[in-house]
Amino acid sequence: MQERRVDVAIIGAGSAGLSAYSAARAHTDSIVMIEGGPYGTTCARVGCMPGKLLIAAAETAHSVRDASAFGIHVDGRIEINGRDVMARVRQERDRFVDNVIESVEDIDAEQRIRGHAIFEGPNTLLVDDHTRIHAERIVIATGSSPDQPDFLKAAGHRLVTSDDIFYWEDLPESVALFGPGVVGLEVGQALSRLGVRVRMFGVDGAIGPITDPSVLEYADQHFNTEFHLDPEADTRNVALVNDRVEVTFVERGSEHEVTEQFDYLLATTGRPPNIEGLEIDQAHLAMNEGVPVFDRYTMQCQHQDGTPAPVFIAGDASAELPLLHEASDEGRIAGDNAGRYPDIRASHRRSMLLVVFTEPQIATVGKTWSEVEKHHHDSYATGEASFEDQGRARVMRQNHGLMRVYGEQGSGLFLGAEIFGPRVEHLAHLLAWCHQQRMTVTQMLDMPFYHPCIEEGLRSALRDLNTALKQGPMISRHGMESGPGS
Ligand SMILES: Cc1cc2nc3c(=O)[nH]c(=O)nc-3n(C[C@H](O)[C@H](O)[C@H](O)COP(=O)(O)OP(=O)(O)OC[C@H]3O[C@@H](n4cnc5c(N)ncnc54)[C@H](O)[C@@H]3O)c2cc1C
Ligand SMILES: NC(=O)c1ccc[n+]([C@@H]2O[C@H](COP(=O)([O-])OP(=O)(O)OC[C@H]3O[C@@H](n4cnc5c(N)ncnc54)[C@H](O)[C@@H]3O)[C@@H](O)[C@H]2O)c1
Repeated sequence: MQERRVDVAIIGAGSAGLSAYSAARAHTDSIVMIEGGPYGTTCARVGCMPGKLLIAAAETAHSVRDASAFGIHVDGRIEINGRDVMARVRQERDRFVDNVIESVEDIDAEQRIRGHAIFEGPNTLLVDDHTRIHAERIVIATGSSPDQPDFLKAAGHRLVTSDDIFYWEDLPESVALFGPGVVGLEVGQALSRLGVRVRMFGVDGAIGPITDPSVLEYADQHFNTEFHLDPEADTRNVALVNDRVEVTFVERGSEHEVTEQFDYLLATTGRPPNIEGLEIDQAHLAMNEGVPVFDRYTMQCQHQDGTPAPVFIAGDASAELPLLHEASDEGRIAGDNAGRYPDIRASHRRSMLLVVFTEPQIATVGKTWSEVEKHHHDSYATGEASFEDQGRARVMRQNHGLMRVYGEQGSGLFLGAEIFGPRVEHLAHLLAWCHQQRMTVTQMLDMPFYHPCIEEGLRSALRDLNTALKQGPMISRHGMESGPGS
């Protein structure tokens, strides 16, 4: 057994771990980063990047199918070659992974250890059975893994998760997808647009990150024009029959029990943090729902008696906001503090921004509707705009969606937004920047809006909100002063 003594040990070489490494290195060379799986990060290998590559293929197929509505007729049958689609996804994904691996290999070999780390004591880690590390400070950046609920395990070897599908060589004929969350919606819609028969089963009525009941209802109806989605499914049985997955469920809106067969059961029912396999008890940390208690401005964990511990947490492992930019930020904060310990610094956190790359896209910015309801209760107002008659959205034949924006009564501060609409990733950035700048709705309306752009839909929603906040005049619904369709 090799024994090592270091100032800082980082568990996990994903996006959070790599960011922690760079920040800690500014303070010390006595550092190790431990990786138990393949290098390359979840984001590049089986997350953000292959997900968006699959979506890009699906959007192309969708545009070709829709072309005749613009008078552009593509002769003959549209053929989607699953092998070619998946070959491009894997090839481009491998490029992204190689870039990450190159940057990992730039790190001094002495500072990298391969193997699965567990806590042996508050300051001691055991890596497989080959290395014991005595670390003054530890950063937990172990990420998360796909959940596999027990009742889905009846699908046997036909049960797959998002960790598997980006290695597929071909597209299947059909998929039963459980969990219409962020991963489920992105992957499920993409597969459906690529010609795979998809049926999505949810629980409790949830669809992606949407909490606003009006947006939720709109999204539910809209997605159901494209594929089967039951966000509150009554699933009676899952079985493996003749090497196919058989799902028995009650058809939505009826008492009718149906049994359907699929090639695969895709479980996208969430991603619990990778804490369980760490023997975290040995670290004697205060825990809350299976995750160490931590301060989100310093990413520092606590001892069981509430005193600060020389342990930090970052990325999906913290189970706070499992998003790439948050993993990088948390890694930087955790690594910096682990490096400078005990001189801990609190760091600024950005406004919440989440984009789901479906079509229409879903975005939540700042506070969600349910957070506004909870924290501002009867001291907030809502503005709304539909994309159905919005000029640019109609031009592109993407005029579906609803935007709801929230503001604080009295101060007129912009609080947040939930949006289901065309290409709203850009608009969501604008809103997040306004939110972080603590702008009022009036100040936001003083900003330029170009014509004809999707952002004009935002202006309508903000005007509606300003009226509801009693900070602006009633808006004229069909006024032409800002150009047609704005
Ligand atoms: C399909 C999909 C699509 C996504 N799309 C987006 C998107 O579009 N935008 C976005 O912002 N986010 C997206 N995400 C989320 C984003 O990928 C994650 O938030 C981010 O990658 C988390 O980074 P991390 O460093 O916390 O975890 P990881 O990158 O998973 O790193 C954790 C590392 O720790 C290692 N590890 C775990 N336990 C141990 C141990 N005991 N010892 C040693 N090593 C260990 C693991 O092997 C892993 O390499 C997506 C996720 C998925 C699954
Ligand atoms: N575009 C992006 O930024 C992006 C893309 C993918 C993932 N991510 C991140 O990854 C995280 C994890 O994504 P996820 O989709 O795995 O989790 P999620 O929490 O977003 O969704 C899980 C869904 O599964 C449902 N569910 C739970 N148990 C179920 C069951 N037994 N049957 C049917 N449905 C069930 C839940 O109601 C929920 O809708 C997200 O929270 C997100 O932060 C981000």
